[in-house]
Amino acid sequence: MFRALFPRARSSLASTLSNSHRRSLLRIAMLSSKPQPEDCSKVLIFGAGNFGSCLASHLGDSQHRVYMWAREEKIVKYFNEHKRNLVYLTDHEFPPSITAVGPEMPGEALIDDVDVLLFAIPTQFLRATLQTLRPSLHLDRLPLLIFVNKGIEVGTNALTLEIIADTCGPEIAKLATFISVVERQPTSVSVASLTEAEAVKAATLFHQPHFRCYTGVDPIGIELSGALKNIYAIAAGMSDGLGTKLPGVIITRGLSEMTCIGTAYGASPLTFLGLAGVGDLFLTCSSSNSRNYTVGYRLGKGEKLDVIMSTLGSVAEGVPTTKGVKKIIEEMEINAPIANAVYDVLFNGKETQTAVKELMELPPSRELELPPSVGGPSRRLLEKLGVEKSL
Ligand SMILES: NC(=O)C1=CN([C@@H]2O[C@H](COP(=O)(O)OP(=O)(O)OC[C@H]3O[C@@H](n4cnc5c(N)ncnc54)[C@H](O)[C@@H]3O)[C@@H](O)[C@H]2O)C=CC1
Ligand SMILES: O=C(CO)COP(=O)(O)O
Repeated sequence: MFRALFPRARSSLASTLSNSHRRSLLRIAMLSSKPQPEDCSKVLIFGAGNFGSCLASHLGDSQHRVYMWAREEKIVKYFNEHKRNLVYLTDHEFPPSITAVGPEMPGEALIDDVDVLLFAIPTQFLRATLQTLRPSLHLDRLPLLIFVNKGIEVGTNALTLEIIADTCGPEIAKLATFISVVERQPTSVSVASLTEAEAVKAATLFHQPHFRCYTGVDPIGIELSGALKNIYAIAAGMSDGLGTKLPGVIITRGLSEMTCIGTAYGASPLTFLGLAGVGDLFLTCSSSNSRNYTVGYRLGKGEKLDVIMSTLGSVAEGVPTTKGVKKIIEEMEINAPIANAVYDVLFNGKETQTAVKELMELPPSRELELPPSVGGPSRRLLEKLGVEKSL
């Protein structure tokens, strides 16, 4: 939980915008979600899992009015009676400003009433959720749209930006904001959108002295960072589970692979040096609380993937994402031996020990060499959105 280590205070982010922020606010003034209230926003969070609950608690503590949608009726009922989540963060008492809603999808009346829609559900379920919500989303009164899921859709290899474009159209996708939370207690987050003013609004909503927000305009890089680092967290867990302990190697080589994949895709290589890149990679690869690290660790200890997945009790996005990334790596002919090794262990039955041994036995190669920023996938995605410039 994002415990307040500093006195509560309203963010002054909006009033301390840099000149470049101000310029981009003017540039995109034509396309925008509805204006956000100065103080208390109404936020509807989709997903009452670990992260949806965490964010609900943070926003509820920050004096916003929060609705948290859950698919399970028993979670909704129990939450509204006890201000506790029956399944996730069960020890935590939530602030009274949060109301659970569901299990039916919220109707147009609630969607119209709130200022922010925040999606905290696993990537594989986002398309169906957005399809259901689409008739209630109207460009002339669109709430601020925030997405925190991290992953790549299996089957289509789509990033979330593309899933939004497919289901809700390019105009709505251009307004989407992506948030990647890195440290916890105190917390630092990256907030990015193609429409920077939307990122600034989202940062203003979340920003607190114990919850620092940094904005950016490379949502594709932020999305790829968040999705890819989970693969390297699985690798780090695997090597620790085996007892080979290669954290420095996996983090630095993982960062190099992530940056190569991202650059070839068309993201900015600098994004991978930020909080959502190396920051989150370091955190996830070295945390036994990470579900992705835990999947790797248990594989390293000899457990089978199906047993691990059925007992984890929560999503490990790195597993489906490894499948999606494999296709992307092959299409772009990127050298990503760690991601390939994780794929072979997860889906080709390769022993973890063999995978680590083979990685160590690879011939010498240049340590750092970025591929040309051809940017095919990113260019296609931006074209779909009607954005001409590359990032
Ligand atoms: N941006 C960030 O910094 C972080 C992002 N995440 C991401 O947030 C997403 C959710 O993670 P957690 O809450 O930790 O997962 P979780 O496993 O704790 O909870 C998953 C939630 O999704 C819901 N769900 C399951 N199936 C669904 C379906 N078919 N349709 C709609 N909802 C469904 C569950 O009821 C539950 O509320 C993941 O993509 C994860 O990678 C998680 C932590 C930090
Ligand atoms: O993506 C996530 C946080 O960045 C959630 O995954 P972990 O549980 O592996 O940390």
